[in-house]
Amino acid sequence: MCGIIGILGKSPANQALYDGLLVLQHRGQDAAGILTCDDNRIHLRKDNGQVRDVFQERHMLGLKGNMGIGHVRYPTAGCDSPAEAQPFYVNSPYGLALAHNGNLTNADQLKDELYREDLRHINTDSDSEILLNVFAHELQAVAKLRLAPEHIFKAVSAVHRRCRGAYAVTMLVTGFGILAYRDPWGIRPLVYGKRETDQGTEYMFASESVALDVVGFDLVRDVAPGECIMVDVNGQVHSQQCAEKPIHAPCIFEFVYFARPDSMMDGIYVHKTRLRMGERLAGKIKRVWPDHDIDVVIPIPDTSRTAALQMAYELDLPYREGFIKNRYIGRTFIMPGQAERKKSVRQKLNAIDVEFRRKNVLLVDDSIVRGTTSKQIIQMARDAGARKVYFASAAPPVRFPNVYGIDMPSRQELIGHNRTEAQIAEAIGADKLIYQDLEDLIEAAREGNPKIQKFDASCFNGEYITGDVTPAYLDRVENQRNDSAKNTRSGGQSGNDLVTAEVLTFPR
Ligand SMILES: O=P(O)(O)OC[C@H]1O[C@H](OP(=O)(O)OP(=O)(O)O)[C@H](O)[C@@H]1O
Ligand SMILES: NC(=O)CC[C@H](N)C(=O)O
Ligand SMILES: [Mg+2]
Repeated sequence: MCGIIGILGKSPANQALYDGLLVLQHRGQDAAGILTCDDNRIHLRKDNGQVRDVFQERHMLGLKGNMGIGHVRYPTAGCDSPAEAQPFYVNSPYGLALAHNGNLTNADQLKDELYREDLRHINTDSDSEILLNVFAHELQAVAKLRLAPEHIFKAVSAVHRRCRGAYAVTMLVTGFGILAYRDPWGIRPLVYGKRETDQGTEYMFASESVALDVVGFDLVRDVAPGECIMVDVNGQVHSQQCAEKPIHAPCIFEFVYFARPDSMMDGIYVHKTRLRMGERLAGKIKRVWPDHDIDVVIPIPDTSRTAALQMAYELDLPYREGFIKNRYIGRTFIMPGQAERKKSVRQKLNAIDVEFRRKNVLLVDDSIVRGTTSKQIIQMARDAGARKVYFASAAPPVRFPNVYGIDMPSRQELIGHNRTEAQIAEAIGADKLIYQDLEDLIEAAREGNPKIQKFDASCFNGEYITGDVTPAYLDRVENQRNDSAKNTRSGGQSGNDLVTAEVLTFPR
């Protein structure tokens, strides 16, 4: 998952872009970048690292201009080289930059087409560089010296025709404006907001509404699946549905884990969805295990807290924060390698033994993916003196890879793959394991916006919403992106210290 942002303001956008990225850090911890544009130059700073490490004062001072886009990266394609940090930039036509959240499922085919038919060179293994070049080629095909919104919309329509998979995108067109669009399924989230200032209205796009809140913008609405919204440098807003048959099917895992609870996405409050997940999971325990002997409910911080609290309430049991989280360690699941993930669980969480001693504890997590967290946490609970350790997951078993922007490409690495629930319980060492049912998870989210008929729940049910994900494709991705393959592929050129490029200004 990555975080993306775009701002067109009436004063320098650099600080607001930085502040917005900082709040989207939970979506990507590997690399960060900001690209801004003043009258006729773009300025770019990107590198591996978290937002606070990548941007120093001298970079911020160099990021001039009232409009810009930004990105925090959690790689799902290519490698972790700083050369694949975003935003990406191409100078033709006009000067275009792109920040992408998601993952293309036909990247190989597109790369080939770009090379053979469009005569474009792709310099990294990133699917986002491919996406930018498809857009650039399509804009080149329709554009005139004087660029107009209809040209942009035609290019986005062509992107929808050519690209498959998930893409929520913010882009900057030099001297012209910023734009945002989503794939026709709206798999990844993207919101649009504005704020009034003495100098006039300012506009912002972001992966999650929490970024708008923190930077001081009001949420206007979500970018619709397939839609493109663009704001030109004169502050005119243009929007158009660019997909022929958009079908709204947002990723359910955003609600389970990725998004911040204080975000609204696709009309659904993430916090309330997690409360409902807790409510439904408690309902299941009452149904299937009415004579349970749980003494206390303990969340595994951070993400499961909301669901665990509601579960305890529904089960009429005490809720205790039995694990303390080191606030200086980031999210474990989105770390690149298994060794690092394993080590970080122990560095991150420690048990308060009095909450465990001689008790039957119900540990609650939002999900069990590789089992890295649950296995270690259950052992920690036992070491702290728990009598019985039960485990509840607010999401169903993750049994299938995700190909839409979550880096879980390898079936073999998923603890739920080819295991029954009893076998998973044994593998993680739990005395009992209770999973949320998929229908309950979907209903917990849908209750927030009943207009949404479908969610992409492929990692739970193996049904890939874009219809193009074949077993052969899954095999290929698994071979390319399992943890050991990734270890052999990292590297590449270093990131950009501040780059400033003079680009053509065109009449407007
Ligand atoms: O089964 P696993 O492969 O361990 O993955 C699942 C765990 O990873 C995530 O936590 P993470 O530490 O990333 O973030 P959090 O602090 O937001 O819960 C998630 O909340 C689960 O705890
Ligand atoms: N998680 C994401 O959204 C990743 C975006 C893009 N596929 C990359 O790897 O950089
Ligand atoms: Mg967690």
